[in-house]
Amino acid sequence: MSLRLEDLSWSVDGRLVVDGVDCTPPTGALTGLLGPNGAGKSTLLRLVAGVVRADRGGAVLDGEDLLALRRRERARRLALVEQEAVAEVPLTVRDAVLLGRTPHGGPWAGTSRHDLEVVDAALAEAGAGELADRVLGTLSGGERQRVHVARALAQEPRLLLLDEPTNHLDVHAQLDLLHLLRGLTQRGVTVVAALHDLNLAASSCDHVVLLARGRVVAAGGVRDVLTPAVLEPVYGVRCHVLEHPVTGRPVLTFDPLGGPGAHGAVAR
Ligand SMILES: Nc1ncnc2c1ncn2[C@@H]1O[C@H](COP(=O)(O)OP(=O)(O)OP(=O)(O)O)[C@@H](O)[C@H]1O
Repeated sequence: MSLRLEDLSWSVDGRLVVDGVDCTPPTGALTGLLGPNGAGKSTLLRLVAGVVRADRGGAVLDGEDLLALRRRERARRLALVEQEAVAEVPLTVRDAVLLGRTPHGGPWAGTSRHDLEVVDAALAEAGAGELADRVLGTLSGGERQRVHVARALAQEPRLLLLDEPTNHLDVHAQLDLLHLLRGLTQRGVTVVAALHDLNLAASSCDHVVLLARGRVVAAGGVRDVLTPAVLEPVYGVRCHVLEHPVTGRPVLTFDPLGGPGAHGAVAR
């Protein structure tokens, strides 16, 4: 049983933004979705979440075609934390996270004691417990990000998709979030996160999928994909791979194509 993306494709204005993506992020693992700006990472996550309707292809979770499910059924299986999600209504943090329980209630169901327990646990787990009574719109970017993660946790998804979840987070909060995501994988949740920070991916991910121009360029373990031969042509930079002195995981350094100290724009 796993997540399988099959030939997922989407185009706009005659341009293929996501172009026949096939990949299988492992179950109960943290997969980093990587690629340069405009590679199609956000769009791919939105396609899998059914926010954008794919022109072609499917996303199969544990044998079920996610895209064929009704929205509410899909929301019981997966949660998406979007980039820069903004609050348009003056909700408190607790109410915003409570929205994550909506797919689990019946049409006339009110808020149950269980819902409130799940919400409190999600807030605590996301490090947002102290924000519970604040108004969402008054939070800082990093605080808001934690609340969006808490809302996704309250959904109790089997598949968690996150678009640049470390945006706005300081280094401590980034590590906390990665720790949280890894904890979820140990409970069997499949997590796919679009990440720009290749070192964060190298230190935290079990699996990575590298996109460029809407296509999968490479997919596999961090040691197989995060190599100069793979990264340099995709990002147009020089890359060196070192070894972390404690974990033994790859640590990447980057230079302009002309080498350290070279000035000017990086060619793409
Ligand atoms: N609704 C849309 N209309 C027109 N172009 C779009 C639309 N959605 C996405 N695109 C284009 O598709 C390409 C991929 O966008 P997407 O946001 O998926 O990339 P990304 O890899 O997430 O980029 P970034 O790392 O910069 O966030 C971009 O060139 C973007 O401008």
